[in-house]
Amino acid sequence: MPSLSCHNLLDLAAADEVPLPSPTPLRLPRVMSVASPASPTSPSPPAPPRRVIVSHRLPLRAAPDPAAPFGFVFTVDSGTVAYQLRSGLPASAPVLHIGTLPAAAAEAASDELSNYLLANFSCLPVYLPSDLHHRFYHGFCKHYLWPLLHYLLPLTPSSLGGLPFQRTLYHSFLSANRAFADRLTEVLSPDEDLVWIHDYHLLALPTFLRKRFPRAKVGFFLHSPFPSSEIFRTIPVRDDLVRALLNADLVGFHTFDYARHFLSACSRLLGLDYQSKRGYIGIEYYGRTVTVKILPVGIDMGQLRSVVSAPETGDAVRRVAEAYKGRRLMIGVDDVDLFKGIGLKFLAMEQLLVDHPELRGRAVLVQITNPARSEGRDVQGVQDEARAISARVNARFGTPGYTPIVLLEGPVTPQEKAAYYAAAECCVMSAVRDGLNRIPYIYTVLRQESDALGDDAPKRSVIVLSEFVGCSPSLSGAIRVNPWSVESVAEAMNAALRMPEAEQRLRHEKHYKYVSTHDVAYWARSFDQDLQRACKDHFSRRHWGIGFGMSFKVVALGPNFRRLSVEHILPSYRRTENRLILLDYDGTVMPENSIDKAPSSEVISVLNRLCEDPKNRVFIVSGRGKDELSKWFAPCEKLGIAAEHGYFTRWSRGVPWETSSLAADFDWKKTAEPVMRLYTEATDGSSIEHKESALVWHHQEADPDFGSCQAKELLDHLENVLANEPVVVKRGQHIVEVNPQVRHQQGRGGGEPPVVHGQDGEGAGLGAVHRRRPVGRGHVREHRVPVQRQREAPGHQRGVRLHRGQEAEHGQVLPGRHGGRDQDAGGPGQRAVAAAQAGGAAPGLVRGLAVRDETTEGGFYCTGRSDE
Ligand SMILES: O=P(O)(O)OC[C@H]1O[C@H](O[C@H]2O[C@H](CO)[C@@H](O)[C@H](O)[C@H]2O)[C@H](O)[C@@H](O)[C@@H]1O
Repeated sequence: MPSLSCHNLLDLAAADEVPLPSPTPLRLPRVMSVASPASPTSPSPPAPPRRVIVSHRLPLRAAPDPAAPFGFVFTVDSGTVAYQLRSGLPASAPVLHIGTLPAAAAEAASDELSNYLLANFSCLPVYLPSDLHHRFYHGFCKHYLWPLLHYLLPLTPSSLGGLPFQRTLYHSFLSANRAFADRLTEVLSPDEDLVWIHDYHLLALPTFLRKRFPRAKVGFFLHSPFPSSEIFRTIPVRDDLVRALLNADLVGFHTFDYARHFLSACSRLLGLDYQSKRGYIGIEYYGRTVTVKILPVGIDMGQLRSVVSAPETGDAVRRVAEAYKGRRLMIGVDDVDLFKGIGLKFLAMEQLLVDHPELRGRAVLVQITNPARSEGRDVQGVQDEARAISARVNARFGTPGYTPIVLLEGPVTPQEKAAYYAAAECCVMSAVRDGLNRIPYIYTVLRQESDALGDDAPKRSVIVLSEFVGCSPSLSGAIRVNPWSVESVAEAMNAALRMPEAEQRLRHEKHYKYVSTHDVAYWARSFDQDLQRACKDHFSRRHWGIGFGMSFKVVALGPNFRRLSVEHILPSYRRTENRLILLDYDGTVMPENSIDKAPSSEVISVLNRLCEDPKNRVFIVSGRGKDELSKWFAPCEKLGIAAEHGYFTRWSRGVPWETSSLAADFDWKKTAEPVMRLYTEATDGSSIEHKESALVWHHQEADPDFGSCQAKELLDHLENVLANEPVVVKRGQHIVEVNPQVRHQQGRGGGEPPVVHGQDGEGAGLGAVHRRRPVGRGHVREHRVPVQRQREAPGHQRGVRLHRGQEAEHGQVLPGRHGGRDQDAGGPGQRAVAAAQAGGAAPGLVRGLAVRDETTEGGFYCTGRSDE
């Protein structure tokens, strides 16, 4: 299905929906600072930036009460991560929550209620019309996106749990996300506030936000799994969603697996690569670096301790312990949804009793189910199945006074729940997929901190844990199981119950140490700090928005970047008497993704027109070979060509090619070529390009991950075998290239060097010294321009090195093709203008059209497209 990315879905979403009520814009201070007593002598330090926490639901509870001001008594829901994370934020930082009202109070929407919740709870509600909210949450979120993130593909239109993708529901999802952005827009101070968006419901929000506030500081944490890119890429709007995450500055995941799936999706869908630097993973995206963070959410230790220390909890623990005296108690606590594997857990309990008759009459599994968060056949199906299996097992193995599976479906108070945790010697969590699941963490803390049983002995606990949940990597002392294997789970339960106490203690200590030090405050603090770090360059960069609808993105460029306007370049061009125009070929005069690589008749005609002007000296500068280029440009008599990055130059069609005399020895090819051949044979889709001056290994058509892996290996390999050869081995985008090493010519006659040097001081023109080092991402295009001839030419034109896709250090260039496949901004017709300053300074790397402007001190202006 063709991508809709070229349509303005942001507007489309608006058009498709019932118009949202337009609440009176709130007259809120954009920055809410904490009042501090003024001191005449020392000005008080500025309040830390406000934290804006955005989640689907506000961290509130609403109890109906006709006597209460809005028909409800509102209280803080301290069980929500959105609320708990506040403990990790700086105490003096103002916090604002943005989200929808609790479902029960949805109808109470009003501006007065907004003001009330804001004043009393720092909560600003987003009001969604109920039908929109229903389609957004119960439709797209809970029955399409959430199951899919948990690996459930909607294989048939009627499959249980997952609906097939429906564009109308997607538009509802976008409308809801846009409504969140509208609310944020009313109150956000984009240069100060730190925005932290939570979970998959708001996946599209970073795009809406970035579009309105290009410099906003935006963090996103995905609480759900990020599935394998093989699953993710089944989403018809997959690119929109990945791009939306990339519009955040920091994207957080619970586990490395989720992060690596996301990185893989970025690579496979958008061709983006990532870098790991000083412990941080960064994805370069149109000049911005999007940081990827991996840290699972922890629990709220303070809150759990207050539950444990409540007298009612102590009483409840004793009651439960008494009720199950002489039994081997195991506990499970789960939401009712398709992924918690409750039915499989009950089957494992049955198997345990089949395999170990000695546990009959003794082993008990207490299963508490939280109230369902969603609705539909799937939820009903899970409930029905849990009841049916437990009833069957109880009928088979139960005896008077003994129920093997105790299913507690009703509301269970936190104290009662705590009592079961504290009394159980094993916790069984066998979800088939879950973002994190904090139940084993809670269990560990309650086993440690409850003293109600008066047991002075060291604490112990055992966890039987699915390997498919996010908390699994952090609980290394758990008995990890495959929940799909009923026998294995049964055996793990048996092992847990038979485990020597000393071992139970050791496992418990290990877990408690981790859980108590990596609590929710630790997680929030860490995310908050990383978000600030990820945004620290926002003010030293300039931002341009490009792309339509959900493919909107921001291009960030260095502070010196000047976008060349036609108004600016035209007068300069007209004033100039002697112009050197250097045009990169692929990606500049030629669309990168074009199948036919030959120049169009339009390009030929534009070039001829440029060449006709006696004030112009025009060159095509390319890494391609001279034969191909001279054939293509045969109709351009006066056009100069620098082929193979300047190894060959020709000033016009009628004159012979000049060859760089600096590298005559190509014996190294005999060593390099067999090595490259080895990698070509082992890497399907790769190939070798033989140039007269160079050898290039291409892996654009290979599997992106494998190709990139092989390229790293090949680079190493070639560097080793060619260590004593006069060559430079480089890695570029989808290539590994070996070029002859060239040296600066001595005795150019002093004075200002005629060559404009490139990034890192690497020489750029003929005679430049090329360093032996990989250049990193981006195309390695080192075009050696005919500097010597230029010096002899009237007007002492200067050459510039043209590069694609990299930003200049001193000059400026619009990053064009970050990662290759994301072509929206990269096509020649869409690339913005790049400008470079020359004048002997190091302008860095530029591409496109360079026009010497003699009225500017030795300056060049460059543009990425010939029509600008
Ligand atoms: O049902 P929703 O409102 O759509 O919420 C989805 C789930 O959100 C919460 O769990 C998620 O975050 C937890 C903390 O990071 C994590 O432990 C869990 O694995 C995530 O799924 C909520 O606790 C779940 O009940 C919701 O299903």
